[in-house]
Amino acid sequence: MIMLGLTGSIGMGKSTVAAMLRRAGVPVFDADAEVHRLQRPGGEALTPIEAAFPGTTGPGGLDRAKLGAAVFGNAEARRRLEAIVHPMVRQAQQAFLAAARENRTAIAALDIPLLFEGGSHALVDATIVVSAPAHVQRRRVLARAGMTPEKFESILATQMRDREKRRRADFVIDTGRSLRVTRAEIRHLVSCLRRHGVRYCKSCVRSSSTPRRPVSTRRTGIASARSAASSLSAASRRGARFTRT
Ligand SMILES: CC(C)(COP(=O)(O)OP(=O)(O)OC[C@H]1O[C@@H](n2cnc3c(N)ncnc32)[C@H](O)[C@@H]1O)[C@@H](O)C(=O)NCCC(=O)NCCS
Ligand SMILES: Nc1ncnc2c1ncn2[C@@H]1O[C@H](COP(=O)(O)OP(=O)(O)OP(=O)(O)O)[C@@H](O)[C@H]1O
Repeated sequence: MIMLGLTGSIGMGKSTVAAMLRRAGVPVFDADAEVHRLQRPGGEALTPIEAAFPGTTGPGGLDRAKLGAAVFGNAEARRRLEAIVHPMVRQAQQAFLAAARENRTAIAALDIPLLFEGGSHALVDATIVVSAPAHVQRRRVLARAGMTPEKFESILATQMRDREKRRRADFVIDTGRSLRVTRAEIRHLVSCLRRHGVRYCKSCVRSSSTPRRPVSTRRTGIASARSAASSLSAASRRGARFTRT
């Protein structure tokens, strides 16, 4: 089984690309969704969270805004919360991987916001980083209900820089372009991995002649005007090309 690690900073498009991977037949473990599940009314994380952060839970489950205000911007508090939640997430992740192996899944993916920060990149065969220009990221995140510039900045400050994530990535997916282009790029990547395996696809990236332009202007190996069907066959003819920064 090929195991992929999908990551990217806030608002870069992890969930959107995860949905594209699923549509391409790749089961995806969503760490953020698991966190939310653990924090729902009746969720396993609520009791230890209430003990560590009194007044942040109630009959409706977790007061996300209150806990967020307590931990984003306070590294010690954030680490205390992570020490409660992350082991539970890892357990669910193990169960997902065991099921994927049992089902003889060819490719599976872990969507983990803190993939590099938490060391889970060591578990996977290849890492995918979703990335868009900073102004696009900011616009997307500030459009969310309940988000403020201060909260955005404090979350961003807790995460590894986008530039560093891109540097570490095996595959960089530029989500600053249209959904259609990104979808085609994901299909190419999955198709390359299915046909040729991880080593070949990684070596395609390394040998790519795609110019390494800034994220905002570079083309990431998929011609935007091409239809998904024809780009797929073109990709299999020449081997898909993806950028690595
Ligand atoms: C503090 C909480 C309750 C705030 O909830 P809220 O609904 O306001 O934010 P949400 O969960 O949607 O996350 C917003 C953004 O922050 C990122 N984020 C969440 N936790 C962290 C963290 N510990 N470090 C860095 N980024 C984080 C998310 O990936 C997302 O990009 C929640 O984020 C939480 O429980 N975080 C701890 C668990 C965690 O580490 N999750 C991320 C990796 S599994
Ligand atoms: N080419 C693209 N690829 C991915 N997302 C895109 C693209 N173009 C626009 N978007 C939009 O950007 C937003 C990305 O949000 P998404 O929830 O996927 O990010 P995320 O990285 O999972 O965020 P978070 O870190 O907060 O969980 C979505 O509203 C999506 O529709």
